[in-house]
Amino acid sequence: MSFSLLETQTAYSNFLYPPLVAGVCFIGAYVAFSRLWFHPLAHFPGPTLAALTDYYVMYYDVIKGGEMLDQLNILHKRYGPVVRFGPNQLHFSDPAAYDAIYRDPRFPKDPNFYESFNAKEASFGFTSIRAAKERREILRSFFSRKQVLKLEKVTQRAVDQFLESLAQKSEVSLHAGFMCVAMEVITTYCFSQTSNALSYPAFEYPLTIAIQQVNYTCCIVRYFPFLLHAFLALPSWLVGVLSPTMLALPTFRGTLDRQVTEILADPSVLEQTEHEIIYHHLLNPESGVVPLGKTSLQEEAAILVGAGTETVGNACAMAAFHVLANEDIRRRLKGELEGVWPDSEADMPLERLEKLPYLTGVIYEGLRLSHGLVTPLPRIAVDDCEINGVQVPKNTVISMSQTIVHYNPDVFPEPRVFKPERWLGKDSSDLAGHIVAFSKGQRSCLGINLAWAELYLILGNLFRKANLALVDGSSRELKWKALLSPRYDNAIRVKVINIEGVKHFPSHEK
Ligand code: HEM
Repeated sequence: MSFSLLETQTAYSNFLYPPLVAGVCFIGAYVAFSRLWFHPLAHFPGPTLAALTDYYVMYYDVIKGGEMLDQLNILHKRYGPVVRFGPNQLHFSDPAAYDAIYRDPRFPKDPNFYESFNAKEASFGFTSIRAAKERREILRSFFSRKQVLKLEKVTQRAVDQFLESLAQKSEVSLHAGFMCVAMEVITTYCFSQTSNALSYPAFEYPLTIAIQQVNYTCCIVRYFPFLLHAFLALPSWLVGVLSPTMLALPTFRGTLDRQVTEILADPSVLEQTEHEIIYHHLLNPESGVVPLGKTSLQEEAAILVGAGTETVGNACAMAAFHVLANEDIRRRLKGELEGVWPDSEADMPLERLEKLPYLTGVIYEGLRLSHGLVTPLPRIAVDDCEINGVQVPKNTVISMSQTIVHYNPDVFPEPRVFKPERWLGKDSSDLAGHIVAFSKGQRSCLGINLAWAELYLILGNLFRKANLALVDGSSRELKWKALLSPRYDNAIRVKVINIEGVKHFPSHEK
């Protein structure tokens, strides 16, 4: 009986397989042929493999772990300023193309890329131009300069806690510390809730570590989207077993969810918060916008925390590393700060810090060399259009990494060198127009005012009050891999020599 069943199956397979294999080969050959010869991008230069499959980029992003940017630089050298680096993707390298892509309000974000962040209903993740605009309208005033100045004390308190925490350590990763202070700012500013990140002894706060890992996970999910759904479907206990670090994500989401649920059940709790929080805006019926659903509120909360932590942490890390690695820069910065605040216990208001030219130069260089996000952020050319003199067909995915602008030697001579002095000349405001760390146009950074305030308050206070020394002072460069944002190879370990003018808070170190 089973023998005859086997025989039948074999006969069936013999009958079915050859046409199936032939069919698959035919479709494969047809797709390859049309991508190479009949595709609207067929005449653009680039490697044949990239024209055939998106797995070309996947190889450099995922398998090589963040090397696509290096590869793009090689491709531009070989093929010129416009390269076809995927079947339907063009990358540009002329700095003038940056504005043409990102300032053009017609080009939406590419869903294939942005859906990997699981934030379809949040400011960062919207691929609909209208939805993104509406959300920005709701949140604009909460992240305005006026509001940032109004809540300056909230940011300053997190900075004071950071210094107090640093004072209790002898040697630590400064990068981890910056991530924690950025995390504390964003959770207190947006939700009026402490993250407790600064109370971890070595600044090893699980959520900031998980956020850095997500950076790589999103790279993988982009090519294998089913993994995202599989991960989201896992119960928390299983996430904890598979990856204890990643458990921080559902745990944190749980905390945000509880706040959202509590507010939705009883909006009057909003009257009890210490200051205005995002839900005063997102749930405000007077804004005339349809009230947001729970998913949208949760996604927005998670995105703000993600967007506001690593970027700020990286820019501070880049600036601090170079200040500590270069005695002339350190002495000049300290001199400027001590000249204005001879008393280390005096308050250092934001509006005064912003007037310091050398500190401003240090921050600009930190932003320039940390780049904000480094992966090319894809937009869709919804119509046939011209980008920097190049005719681009409808539905092409267009992008340009921010690093290309920041490393342009015509704008920034010796582009890889950290030089605050380049910001002291008369042309510094023109130069500032070439900083694209926050991107440009209507999808540029929503938190830019808060980010600038953090950079001034964190770096100003740190270099006025802290006496630190790099543990590995010999290294002159911070190396990184290009994921969504840069992932640094070294952690910027510092010896804490002393900290002046520290304010003391009730201790709750973990
Ligand atoms: C140095 C700090 C920061 C840098 C360099 C930075 C950089 C960027 C960049 C490059 C984008 C564009 C992303 C894209 O096109 O997909 C962006 C978007 C965004 N950023 Fe920031 N960011 C910083 C801090 C913050 C902070 C503190 C917040 C928190 C409020 C924030 C919230 C956002 C949001 C919500 C978006 C999405 C805007 C949209 O798509 O309409 N960012 N940021």
